[in-house]
Formats: sequence, structure tokens, C-alpha cells
Amino acid sequence: MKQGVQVIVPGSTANLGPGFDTVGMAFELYTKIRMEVSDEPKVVLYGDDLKGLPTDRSNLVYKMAEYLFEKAGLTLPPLRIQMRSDIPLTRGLGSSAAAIVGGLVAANYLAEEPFSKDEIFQMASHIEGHPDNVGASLFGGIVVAVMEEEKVPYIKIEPKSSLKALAVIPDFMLSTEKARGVLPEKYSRKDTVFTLSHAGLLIASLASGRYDMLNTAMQDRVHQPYRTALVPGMGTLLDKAHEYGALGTALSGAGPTIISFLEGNDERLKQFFVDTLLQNGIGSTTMSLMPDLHGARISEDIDTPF
Ligand SMILES: Nc1ncnc2c1ncn2[C@@H]1O[C@H](COP(=O)(O)OP(=O)(O)OP(=O)(O)O)[C@@H](O)[C@H]1O
Ligand SMILES: N[C@@H](CCO)C(=O)O
Repeated sequence: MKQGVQVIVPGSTANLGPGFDTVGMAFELYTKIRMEVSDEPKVVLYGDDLKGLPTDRSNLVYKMAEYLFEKAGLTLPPLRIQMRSDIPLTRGLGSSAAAIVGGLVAANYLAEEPFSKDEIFQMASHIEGHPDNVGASLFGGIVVAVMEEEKVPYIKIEPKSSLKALAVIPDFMLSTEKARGVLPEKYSRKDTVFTLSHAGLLIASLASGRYDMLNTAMQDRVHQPYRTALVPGMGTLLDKAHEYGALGTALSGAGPTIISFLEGNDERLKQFFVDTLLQNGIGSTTMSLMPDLHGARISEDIDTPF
């Protein structure tokens, strides 16, 4: 067994409008995890972003190591896990997916790689319940995936180097569980066809680099209309961001972050985002984001200070 490893995992946006539970895109925004065999179990958290998370075996990353070792039929030794993250927690930028992918990838390395990357993807998708964020975190770029019983077939698309994003992150958390709880069980044929056809156009637009189509393509009727009530100002942001230079805009994952894609300067859009949320009584911060093209990466360097 290997004695230690460091893994860097990108955060991501999921859905991009109509690609609900299907499409994810990774960003240069990272969770860093160092996992080492130790005398006793311990999780050490650095920085403000991870404040409040468990520092014992109940931490999600620790649980992923336990899960992977059990699946491999191995006994997990006590681990010391150190972690820091730039991904805001519970805001729709894939923090849980990055933790799941990071824990599995690090533990797989310690266990001498009993599982392939595709098998890790399957595990991560089933644990998270959908493949969109975990696919982007694991593989980087834009990942389109479908979840079947046994397999999770996917295709990775590389965005053009001109494509970037602007995220506005409201000053409140919204758990994925709560944001999924407001969705209906059934949809009309009209809303299903609307969303299917826009999802098709979204993938064609991303695969061909026809980003001029994104504003039309990123509309959906499966989740955003039901989640609007959870994020004051969201309706205005989705309707009007195009007028401030956005190519297309959506709720990021389960929210509350809203994300726009763009190719030019984002100053006007930033102001519009912050002002609109403020008018709705919500403070926020913005992040200019570049796509991450590589996904989770392993480093054997566990000697430099964390
Ligand atoms: N680095 C981490 N270590 C341990 N647990 C984490 C870590 N990051 C996230 N989590 C867990 O995941 C929860 C957030 O998951 P949730 O799915 O609600 O939000 P998200 O992943 O940030 O957003 P979204 O899925 O919409 O992109 C946190 O409350 C915490 O329990
Ligand atoms: N596809 C998921 C992403 C958040 O985990 C959702 O929108 O609920």
C-alpha cells in the first residue's frame, strides 16, 4: 500500500439549464486533499471555506476512503486527511462532488489503484446520485453523461479557449436536497419536449463552439422554474443577463449561484448581478472562472508544507 498522496480536484457547474443531471463543466477552482496513512484517524481543515465540517471519520472525504477500501476488499488503516478548498460550500459549485471524487481518487491511489478511472466515475455518480458534477470534477472540461444501472456512459467536450464564466454567489447556502425537494414528480409533454429540444441544442452548441446559441439553448422547464422561488432575483438575472454581455445564463447546479458564460469583458455583468441581488435584499460575491480541462490530478508530493 502507498503511504500518502495529494489530490487536486476542480469544482464545477451542473445542468447549464436544460442538461439537468446530465451536463457538467469544471472550473479552475479547487479542493486540495492530502491523504496519509497515520496512527489515528484525523481530518485537518484549512481556511474559512471548510469551517464547520466534521474533523473525524464522519467527514465525507474520509467516508469515501472507507467506501473504496471496503469495495476493494481491503482493510483501511487510520488516515490523516488535510484539506483546503476554494469551492464555496453548498452554493451550487460542486463542493460535494469534488469531495467525493477527491476522496475516491486519493484512496484508490493508496490502495495501489484497484479501480479504473471509469469505475471511479461510476462509484462517484451513484454516491452523488447524478453524474454531472462528479464527471466534470473527475475528467475536467465539459462532460455529458447518462446514468444507467451498471454503467455511466459519457463524452467529454473541450470548450474553446475563449469561453469563460462569471458566477455570482449569494450570501446564503442552499442544499441540493432542499433544491431537489421542490421539483415535481411529473412533467407535461409540452415541458418535456421544450427541455429535451433545448438540451439537444445546448450540446450541439457546446460541441460545435456555436456559443452564440447558448442564450436560447440554456432555457429549461424541468428545474429552474421551480427553483426560482428559492433564489430572490433569479428570474431577473436569467431574463436580462444577455443584455449585459452574457452568452447564456443558468442556475449553477442546485443553486443558489447563478452562472453566465461569456467571451468578453465581464465588468458590466458583474455590476448587474450584484445590484440585482442587492435589490432583492441579497448580498453576494462574484467569481470570474476559467474552465479546467484536466480534472482531478494526483501528486506524490506530500513533503512540502500543505
Ligand atoms: N471538502 C469537503 N469535505 C467534506 N464534506 C464536504 C466537502 N465539501 C462539501 N462537503 C459536504 O457537501 C455538502 C454540500 O453539498 P451540496 O450538494 O448540498 O452542495 P454543493 O455540492 O456545494 O452544490 P451543488 O451540488 O448544487 O453543486 C456540505 O454541506 C458538506 O456536508
Ligand atoms: N443536477 C443536480 C446538481 C446539484 O447537485 C441538481 O440540479 O439537483
